[in-house]
Amino acid sequence: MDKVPVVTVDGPSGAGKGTLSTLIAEHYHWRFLDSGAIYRVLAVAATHHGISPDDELGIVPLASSLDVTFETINGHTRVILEGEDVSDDIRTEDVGALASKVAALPTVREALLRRQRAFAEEPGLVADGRDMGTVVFPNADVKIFLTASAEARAQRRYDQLKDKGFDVTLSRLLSDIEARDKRDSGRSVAPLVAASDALVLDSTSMSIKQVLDKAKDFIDSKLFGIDV
Ligand SMILES: Nc1ncnc2c1ncn2[C@@H]1O[C@H](COP(=O)(O)OP(=O)(O)OP(=O)(O)O)[C@@H](O)[C@H]1O
Ligand SMILES: Nc1ccn([C@@H]2O[C@H](COP(=O)(O)O)[C@@H](O)[C@H]2O)c(=O)n1
Repeated sequence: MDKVPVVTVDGPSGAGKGTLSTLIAEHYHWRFLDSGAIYRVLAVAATHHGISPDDELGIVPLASSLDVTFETINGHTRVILEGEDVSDDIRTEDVGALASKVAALPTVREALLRRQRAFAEEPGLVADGRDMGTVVFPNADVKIFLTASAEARAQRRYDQLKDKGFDVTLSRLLSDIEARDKRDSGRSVAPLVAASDALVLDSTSMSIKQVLDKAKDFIDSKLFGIDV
């Protein structure tokens, strides 16, 4: 293999991309890019600096010089923005909604391209997002598009947030997810869409293990010629 192997995992919010990508990265001992976290951090940075999420001219310089680091210790990643730990702050649904507004700005996406591509280093990369296989790594060796019904995704998010002690309702989460799907799929640049050469996995009725097994079979076959 003469280039760094890259596996992309794209799909809508709550489909299980982060879960699957983390497991793939652990299995192959590869790096992991959570590109959504970058858009979330940018949304938080814009709020801190008093910049509106639709102020493209104000956000682009922030995106170009974003002072963020991802520190992984014992499998837990801490996200540090301008010296402050924002790991928990970036995970709320409100920040997700702000991130999807910021992410709809074409020049902001452009400003973040190089930072994302820099994650492709030996021994390999698994990249999670919306446009990993279509725009950021169009030549990726393996592309997966992971989806699930909006209802299943809202239920997963509900269970996840309840577990963390958040006060949420299923109906609100479902409408948030539907609004984010609409914005992410309908934007003019890098819309949420499966790459033509992606394996599409609908995880609505699949366990995490079933999804991981299918993904590993696909990766092993495409990258290492191992067929089961
Ligand atoms: N196949 C599955 N069956 C049931 N629950 C799942 C499945 N995959 C993931 N989950 C759970 O769903 C929740 C959301 O998963 P995850 O955060 O990986 O989604 P995501 O696609 O990365 O979302 P986002 O794009 O918003 O970050 C987590 O609590 C995870 O454990
Ligand atoms: N490659 C990407 C990744 C994310 N986004 C936008 O960020 C929002 C938050 O992403 P999560 O994966 O953390 O939920 C998401 O709704 C997208 O609008 C993106 O555009 N491209």
